[in-house]
Amino acid sequence: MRHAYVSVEGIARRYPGATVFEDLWFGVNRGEFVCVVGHSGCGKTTVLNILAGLEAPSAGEVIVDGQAIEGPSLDRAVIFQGHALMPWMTAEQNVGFALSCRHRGWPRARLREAARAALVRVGLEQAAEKKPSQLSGGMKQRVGIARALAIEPKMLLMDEPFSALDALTRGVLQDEVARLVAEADQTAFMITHDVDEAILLADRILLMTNGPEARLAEIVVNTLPRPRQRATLHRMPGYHALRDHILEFLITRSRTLAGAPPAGWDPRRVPELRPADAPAALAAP
Ligand SMILES: Nc1ncnc2c1ncn2[C@@H]1O[C@H](COP(=O)(O)OP(=O)(O)OP(=O)(O)O)[C@@H](O)[C@H]1O
Repeated sequence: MRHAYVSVEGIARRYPGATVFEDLWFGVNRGEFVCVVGHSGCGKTTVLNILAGLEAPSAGEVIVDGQAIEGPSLDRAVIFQGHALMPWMTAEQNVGFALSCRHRGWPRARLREAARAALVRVGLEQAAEKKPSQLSGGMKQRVGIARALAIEPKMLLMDEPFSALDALTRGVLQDEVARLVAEADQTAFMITHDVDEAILLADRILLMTNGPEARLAEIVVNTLPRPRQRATLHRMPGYHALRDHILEFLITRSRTLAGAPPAGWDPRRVPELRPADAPAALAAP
């Protein structure tokens, strides 16, 4: 944990009369994709906002690449559920604007070229001159993804980025994010309610108990090999064991484990489990 690229060290969020979570510890390694899963209200968005520097924790701190977070930064790009594009700018200008904030000295031609290249990577070269109102929800979210990746952040933060999209578009974008994040070796942290999305994308999945006073109860290591694809995910050995484990947590243990921690609980040493390895272990002689 001490050597993690992103180190979340004992953060808490308290409101008068209500503690959302307390003493939360976890790390994210460089190039790792971490998803957080938990029921509504356990504090997932609060954790993401703290990682983004949009909110300060009531206690504890977050270290990214050796530096404590003190506010928002282009080093940590956020993709929200709504795409948050500037409506008066074209797709290319939206990406170009972010790039101009990152690279203050770049001439206009270089910004345009880099913005185009970012849009090509998400398959939007035809839509570069369109404004957000002329784009579908999926295309707008793609611009958001292009914009976030173009600035090459130290960490990509995603708060249910696909939840407002139809199932087909969501699936296509999940596969694309998997590809783009792998190509860029991007460190990523994502909130999702979709268990298959977490299994497709994550190296590790953080399971949080129900709030108030939510806890990080377990870390599930996703040992399914990469590359993974949505269409074939369910046929990978270990997939069902992994999925059942997470669903069982959401249905039962997120509730039964909520509240006071068990005796001897150490929030710095949350158990890491590898449920997808179980079939291999059973098959061993
Ligand atoms: N001003 C406030 N006073 C008291 N409690 C608050 C305040 N603002 C937020 N909360 C509580 O903080 C908790 C965490 O909210 P957060 O949005 O982080 O949860 P979440 O897990 O992301 O939920 P969802 O999945 O619904 O987005 C909620 O239970 C909410 O009621």
